[in-house]
Amino acid sequence: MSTSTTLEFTGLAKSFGAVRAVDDLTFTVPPGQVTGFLGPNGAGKTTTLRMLLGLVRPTAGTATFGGTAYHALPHPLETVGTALEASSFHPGRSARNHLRGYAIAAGIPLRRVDDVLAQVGIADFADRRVGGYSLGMRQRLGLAFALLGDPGVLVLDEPVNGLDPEGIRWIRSFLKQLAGEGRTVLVSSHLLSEVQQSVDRVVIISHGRLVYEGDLAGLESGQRVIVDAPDRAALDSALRAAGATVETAPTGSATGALAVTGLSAERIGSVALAAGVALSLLAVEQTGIEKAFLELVGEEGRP
Ligand SMILES: Nc1ncnc2c1ncn2[C@@H]1O[C@H](COP(=O)(O)OP(=O)(O)OP(=O)(O)O)[C@@H](O)[C@H]1O
Repeated sequence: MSTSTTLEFTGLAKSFGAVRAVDDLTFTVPPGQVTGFLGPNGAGKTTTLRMLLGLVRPTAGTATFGGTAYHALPHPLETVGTALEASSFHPGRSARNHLRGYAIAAGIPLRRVDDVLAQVGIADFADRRVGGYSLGMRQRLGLAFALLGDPGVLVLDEPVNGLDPEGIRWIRSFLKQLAGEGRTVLVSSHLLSEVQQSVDRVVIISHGRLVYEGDLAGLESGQRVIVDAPDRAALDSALRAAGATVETAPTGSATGALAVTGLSAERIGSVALAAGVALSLLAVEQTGIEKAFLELVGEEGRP
């Protein structure tokens, strides 16, 4: 395996005519972790990955492997393994034939072919035509191709697509294992829920721009309690006196109600009782990572 590499995206931009597909993106992807690259369809993920891999020329900025552009890598397949599309294999050839062809072209020892086929769990099907493979098996073959050169960096576009629950569990632990070996693993998805359990860090983009970079814990917003009373003013002052932060709940059926942070629902109940205020509403608001994600990326992230 080549030495661990940090992916560096600096001021990266790409316009297709009037469309700014990627707009001044700056972020890094460290080794030894699985990083999720998230954003709704059309956010610019694929274009960003294609610029990293030298398939699309940036309008501005750079995307490098520890400072080296893809086209300047001496042994690309041994530096970065990629699986951008599951369907790009010739249906008439077997998995083993495909991988042997790539290995020979890249000067990689042929024994690696059997190693990677076993690693991704398709060794028993290696001599069957790829045309008969399920989407999940093609995903595994894509991953086998990515691993062929034993690269220190893996860049996978939507690798969970088409996998059954067992396959999803498998790929989650497999990606963690690869990162645990010191590799840099970047996995794109348009669904946070799909990668939430397998990533250590996330980079989130929307409309080609960075909206969040960091760990999942930092993404999660705090809990709020929505509360109301016929005598709303009395409730408001009692809660503030008890140390709560009180705002007006923004939308929905509870419009005008109070959104409280800093006090538990139980404590709010006793503060109201002590102040002699009867409550008409007391609800813990469902906040969480998925909600924070949707707020960051906007409406187009909704299914
Ligand atoms: N070759 C191209 N010519 C013109 N517009 C393009 C081209 N490639 C991408 N785009 C546009 O750039 C924007 C970003 O597309 P991109 O495929 O990078 O998004 P994405 O986040 O990968 O989405 P998806 O998850 O659907 O693949 C979209 O508006 C898309 O229509």
